[in-house]
Order: sequence, then structure tokens, then C-alpha cells
Amino acid sequence: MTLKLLMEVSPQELLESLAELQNHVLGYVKSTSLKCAVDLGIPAAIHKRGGTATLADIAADAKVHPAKVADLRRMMALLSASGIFTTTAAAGAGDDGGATDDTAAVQYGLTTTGRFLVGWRNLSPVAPFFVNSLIVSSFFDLPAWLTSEPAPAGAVSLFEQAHGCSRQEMAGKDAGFGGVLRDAMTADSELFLEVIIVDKGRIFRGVSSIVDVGAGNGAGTRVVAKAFPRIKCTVLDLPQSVGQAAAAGDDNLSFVAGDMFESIPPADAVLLKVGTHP
Ligand SMILES: C[S@@+](CC[C@H](N)C(=O)[O-])C[C@H]1O[C@@H](n2cnc3c(N)ncnc32)[C@H](O)[C@@H]1O
Repeated sequence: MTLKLLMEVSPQELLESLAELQNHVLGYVKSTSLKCAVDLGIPAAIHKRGGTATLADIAADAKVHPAKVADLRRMMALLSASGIFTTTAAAGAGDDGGATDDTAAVQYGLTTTGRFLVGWRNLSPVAPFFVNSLIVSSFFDLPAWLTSEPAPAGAVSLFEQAHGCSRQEMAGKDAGFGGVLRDAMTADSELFLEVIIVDKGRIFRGVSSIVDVGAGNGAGTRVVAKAFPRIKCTVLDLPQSVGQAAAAGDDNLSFVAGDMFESIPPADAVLLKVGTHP
């Protein structure tokens, strides 16, 4: 088959196909590099410097070892080609016959996507969650999951099949995972509800009570409660999720521990949002 294919395709097509395959098998380098940039605070460093920074600035702020600045440049090039950072030639670069220190030759900035990783309501916590070893490793079980019989009581998620418990249960057992899950859910919910309020705020008109079903720690519900102080907001989630969050209620925000399949507190409207799903 391969020999026949080799005779059918042009050398150009062959090279393009091999490059495409490499792109796929190395796809994880893109997401792990993004997580690395977030872990090292690179988007925040660019933001703090007024929106642009040289490689030398970034290496200094991110405390990259001087011997590895060339590797940092490669990672920045990958993330620039992937739409996270912009690159522009720094003023004066290239005017000196190549004598310029090339760590100062390029200014890195943030694309619109990159800007969602910094500042108010930023989404940077979703990177350490989605690129967490427990989440990523569950995808190695995809062939077994696809070919196995569903459990009699309903489908078992890929995560459950790989780790023997749900993500919420894992969050209870592994504090590190619990932290990245909580932070990702909070960031996702807060931004999502802000967007809904800005873009579709009229849907809240005339509503005097809302119950947010499966609201986790209620981060998104809190955004609604703050924007509409006259709406009585209720968070409903399982006891293990409501737990400590319940202590942080507000005048128009309360928490109810319960199972949505048993009962849902009465309200004018029900909010059901599912986010941060791998
Ligand atoms: C993926 S999180 C979504 C949290 C939040 N709504 C968001 O979009 O970020 C799903 C939530 O549903 C909750 N949940 C799952 N089963 C539930 C049930 N039977 N009753 C109430 N909440 C439930 C989980 O505890 C978890 O907090």
C-alpha cells in the first residue's frame, strides 16, 4: 500500500503529508507550550510591560535560565504561529548590520486570544486544568473506552474509566487537581456570565429569582447576583461541591446542597451551564 501510494503522489504532496502527520502527532507540544507560558507568567509579563516585550524582557521576567533563552525563542515562535502572541521587529532592529543582540530584535505582543489570558476575568486557569496530567492521560484510554460496553447504569466518562472515579471525586482526593479544577471552573463561569450579561442582559429583565443548577462554587452565580442585586440567586449543587462555598453567601446569594434529580428550589428561572468539560 505504501509503495503504491509513493508512486501515486508527487514529492511535494509526500512532504506536505509527512509534515501534516508530524503536526498531528506532535499536537500536544502546542497545548503544553501554552500551559508553560501561563505557568511562567509570560502573557502577564507582556501585559505588565505595556503590551509588548522583547525576548530578553520575557526571559528576565519568567526567570528562564540564560542557557535556555534559545529554547524560549522557539516556544515563543510556536505560540506566535499558533495565534497567542504577535511578533514585530523592534525599532532599530536590523539597522546595524546584524550586530543587535537578537534577544532584543523582536517585540512580542498579545493577540486577541492572548489577551484573554491576562487582566480582569482572565481565562489562564483553563490551561493548567485542560493540560493537567490526569486529564491528558485519560485520553490514552480512548481506544479502550470506545470499544468497551457502556456500564448498565449509563455511560462511564473517559476520566472515570481511566482513573476509577469522577473528576469531582478526584478533586476531593487530590488537592492539587481540586485546585486547578476549581480555578478553571471559576474563570470559565465568571467570564461566560459576564459575556451573557453584556450581550444578552435583557433576559434577566423581570426575573426576580434564579436557581443555578450544578453551579459548582457559584462563581458564575455571584456575577449575576452582583450585576442584579434585586434578583434572588440560589446555587444548587451536590453537598461535596457546595461545602465551603456555602459560607461565602451574600444578601441575594444563597447555597443549597442537594441533588437536582431529587428536587430543585423554586425560582422564576433555572440556569444550567456546563463548562470546563474535557
Ligand atoms: C462541570 S461542573 C459545571 C459547573 C458550572 N455550572 C460551570 O459551568 O462552570 C458540573 C457541576 O454539576 C454538579 N452536579 C453533578 N451532578 C449533580 C446533581 N445530581 N445535582 C446537582 N449538581 C450536580 C457537579 O458537582 C459540578 O459542580
